[in-house]
Amino acid sequence: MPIRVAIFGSTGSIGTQTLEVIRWHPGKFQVAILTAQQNADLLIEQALAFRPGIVVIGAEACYAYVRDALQPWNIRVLAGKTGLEEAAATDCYDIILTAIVGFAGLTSTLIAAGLKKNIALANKESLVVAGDLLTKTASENKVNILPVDSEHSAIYQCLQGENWKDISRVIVTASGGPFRGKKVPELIGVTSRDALRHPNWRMGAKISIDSASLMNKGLELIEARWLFDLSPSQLEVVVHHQSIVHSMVEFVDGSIKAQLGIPDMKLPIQYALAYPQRTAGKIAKLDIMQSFRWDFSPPDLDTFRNLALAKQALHTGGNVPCVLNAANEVAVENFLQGRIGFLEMSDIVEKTMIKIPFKDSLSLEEYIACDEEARRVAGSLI
Ligand SMILES: NC(=O)C1=CN([C@@H]2O[C@H](COP(=O)(O)OP(=O)(O)OC[C@H]3O[C@@H](n4cnc5c(N)ncnc54)[C@H](OP(=O)(O)O)[C@@H]3O)[C@@H](O)[C@H]2O)C=CC1
Ligand SMILES: CC(=O)[C@@H](O)[C@H](O)COP(=O)(O)O
Ligand SMILES: [Mn+2]
Repeated sequence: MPIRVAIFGSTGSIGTQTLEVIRWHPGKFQVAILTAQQNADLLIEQALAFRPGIVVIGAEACYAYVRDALQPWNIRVLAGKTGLEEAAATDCYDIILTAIVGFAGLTSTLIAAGLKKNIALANKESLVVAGDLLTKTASENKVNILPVDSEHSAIYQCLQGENWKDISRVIVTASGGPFRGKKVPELIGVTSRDALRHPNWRMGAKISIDSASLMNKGLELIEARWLFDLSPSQLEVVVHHQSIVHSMVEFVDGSIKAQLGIPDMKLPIQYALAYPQRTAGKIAKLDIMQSFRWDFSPPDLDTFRNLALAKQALHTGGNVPCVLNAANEVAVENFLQGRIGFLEMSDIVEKTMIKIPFKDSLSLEEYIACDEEARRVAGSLI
């Protein structure tokens, strides 16, 4: 029987690469659900190629267009946030690949975990915001959270056959992004076009800006804290601009394991979907003789303040990562629109973190309210 895959966010960078991986393995996977926010044409094209049972279009205004296009093919079309939730709550899939960007991916991920569906998790924001809730729901329902994020896939692969209690440190590698080595005065006038030019990865706009500001690495520390049940002091970031060593785990005896490969997200996507098997795909192999030089250096927290702010959120916990994430989403959107400068993003995140009172042990409804409040505060600072 093929593994039935629900791809939430199928029209994005991760979503389209997931479909490419599925195309490589006819008979092994079957697409059960596809979702998009506003890219109706690509969603229709994907639906006609992969024939899922359900398609969801986030933008209600596109509903009739998608429904009419797919009507002859007996594909159920849903719309809006409620459509996403309804699709996540169906029993037509075995594993959900969460490729929606941002806080918008949280509810469907939680619904899937509550229904005992395995999770191939790309949407790191759902663990950043509500890691306590998501890991608790997953463990109560015996659900595997299989990381798709390249660093976390690397850590997960290093941990195969190991006892997680033997981890002493996890070293998360960072490319440093397009502004690696730059200091504050050189970052004053940079544009979103400059920031979107990632040296090693082609990704969606939001994560590309996060990589440039090192917020991505901060979010990844919080993601790793929850995925691998680590304390904040066990997590470190090292800048490795080649993006060949995807992360490392140091064990209590001092041994360090690393996972290596060329920078290609199709590898961690395929690993998560096929786990616990490994399958041959079409991913280029790393030529170790060509790539013999790998550099490692500490991150510059004075210049890239987002990483320092995310570390603060990691250490404080409670609602602070949710506030950090919401403020960052607002800041990134405004930077992309050209309304604020690159360095102002950290000011907005920091001020929002100061303004919102600390709260612990939140329910989903409280996280949603906290996210809304943090967005309101961050928006008022622009
Ligand atoms: N890209 C990468 O290489 C990596 C990404 N990740 C993580 O994976 C996730 C996806 O990233 P990426 O693929 O780059 O993002 P993209 O922006 O490329 O794609 C986002 C997807 O989510 C949909 N979407 C956007 N907003 C909403 C919303 N409000 N409600 C429902 N759906 C929405 C988009 O639909 P539409 O196209 O219609 O707008 C699209 O399908 C992120 O959390 C990111 O951090 C992690 C590691 C690597
Ligand atoms: C591909 C992936 O996993 C991204 O999260 C990547 O890590 C971004 O690169 P940075 O190391 O520059 O944040
Ligand atoms: Mn990553």
